Amino acid sequence: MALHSMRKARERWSFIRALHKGSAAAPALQKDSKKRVFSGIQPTGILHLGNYLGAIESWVRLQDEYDSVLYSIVDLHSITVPQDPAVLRQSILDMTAVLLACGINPEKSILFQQSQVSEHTQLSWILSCMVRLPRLQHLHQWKVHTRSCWGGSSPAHGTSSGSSTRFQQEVWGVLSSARVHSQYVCVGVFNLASMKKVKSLRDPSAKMSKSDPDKLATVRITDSPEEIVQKFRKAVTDFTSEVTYDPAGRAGVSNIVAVHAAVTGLSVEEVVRRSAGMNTARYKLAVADAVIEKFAPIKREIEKLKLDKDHLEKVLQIGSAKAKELAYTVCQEVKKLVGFL
Ligand SMILES: Nc1ncnc2c1ncn2[C@@H]1O[C@H](COP(=O)(O)OC(=O)[C@@H](N)Cc2c[nH]c3ccccc23)[C@@H](O)[C@H]1O
Repeated sequence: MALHSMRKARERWSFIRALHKGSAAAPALQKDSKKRVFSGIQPTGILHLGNYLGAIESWVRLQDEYDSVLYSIVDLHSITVPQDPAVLRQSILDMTAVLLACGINPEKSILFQQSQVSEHTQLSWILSCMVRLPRLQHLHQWKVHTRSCWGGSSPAHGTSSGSSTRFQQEVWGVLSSARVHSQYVCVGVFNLASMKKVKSLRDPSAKMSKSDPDKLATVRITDSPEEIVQKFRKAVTDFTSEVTYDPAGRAGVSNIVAVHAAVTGLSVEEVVRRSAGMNTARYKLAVADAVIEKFAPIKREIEKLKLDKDHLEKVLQIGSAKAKELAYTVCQEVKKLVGFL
C-alpha cells in the first residue's frame, strides 16, 4: 500500500517536473489506476443534435461501462464571454434538466457544477504557474478553442479578439489542461471513434454549433416538430436527387444520412438502402420525422423536470459534493508536491 502511494507520488512529481520543463510528452499520470470518465458541457445555449449525438448519447452509455464517471456543467468556461447572471443561473438548471432527461443518471454518474468544485480553479492556478505557453499551445483542445472562440488569435502573439482577454485565453487552456492531465479519460468527439461529428445544416463544412447565427443551421433538442421540419427542409444539399453517402463529395446529404443512421441506430449502408427511390427533398422530411421521434420523449421529460427546481438544485449539490471529495484528494497531493503542505 505504502509502495503504491510512493509510486503514485513519484509519477505525479515527474509529471509536474515535465510540465515545468515543457517536455514534449509529460508521462501519463496513474496509468495503472482504475479508469475514470470525465466530460463536460457548457450551460449556455440549448443542447443541439450535435451535442446529443456527438457527446450526450455516449455519456449515457459510458455510465454502464465505467465505475467512475463524472459529467460537469462547465460554467467557469462559459464566462469567457459576457453572461447575464440571472440567465446563467437559469441555464445551469435547464442544462441539468436536459442532461437528466437524456438519461444521465445521478445514481450511476456524478453530475456536477464546475464552479462549485473550487479545487478546479486552485489546480488551474498551480498548473498555470508551471506550464509553459508553447506546451499549452500544443494541446488539441487549446487549438480548437482558440480557433472557435477567439477567431484564431493566439495569446503567443499577444492579440485579443472579441470580448475575451489574453489572460482569459490562457486561463481557459489551463482549466482544460487541468483535466487533460488528470487521471481522467476525457470524452469528446476527438477521442472516441464511435462519436459522431454533426455538421451545420446550412454549411456542411462547419460543425453544428450552439452559437451559429443562422437559426436554420442548428437543430435544438427543444425545437418544435414544425421547426425541425423547416430546418431539414432548408438543409443545404446539392443538385443530385439520389440519396448517397459520400462525405467528401456530397457533404450536405452525407451529414443528413449520418444523422439518420445515428438517430435510428441503423448503419449508414442500411439507411441508404432503405432510402432507395426517394429524392433528397423527401428524404430530408423522413429524417426530420426520425429526429422528431427521437427527441419527443426527451422533450416531455425536460418539461417535467423543469417544474421541480428543488430537485435539480439538489442533484447538482449532491453531485458537486461528490466531485469535490475526489478533487480534494488530488489537490492535496499536488499541494504537497508544490510545497504548500
Ligand atoms: N456539431 C457537433 N457534433 C458532435 N459533437 C459536438 C458538436 N458540437 C459540440 N459537440 C460536443 O458536445 C459536447 C459539449 O459541447 P460544448 O461546446 O458545450 O462544450 C465543449 O466544447 C467542451 N470542450 C466543454 C468543456 C470545457 N471544459 C471541459 C472539461 C472537460 C470536458 C469538456 C469540457 C462536447 O463533447 C462537444 O465536443
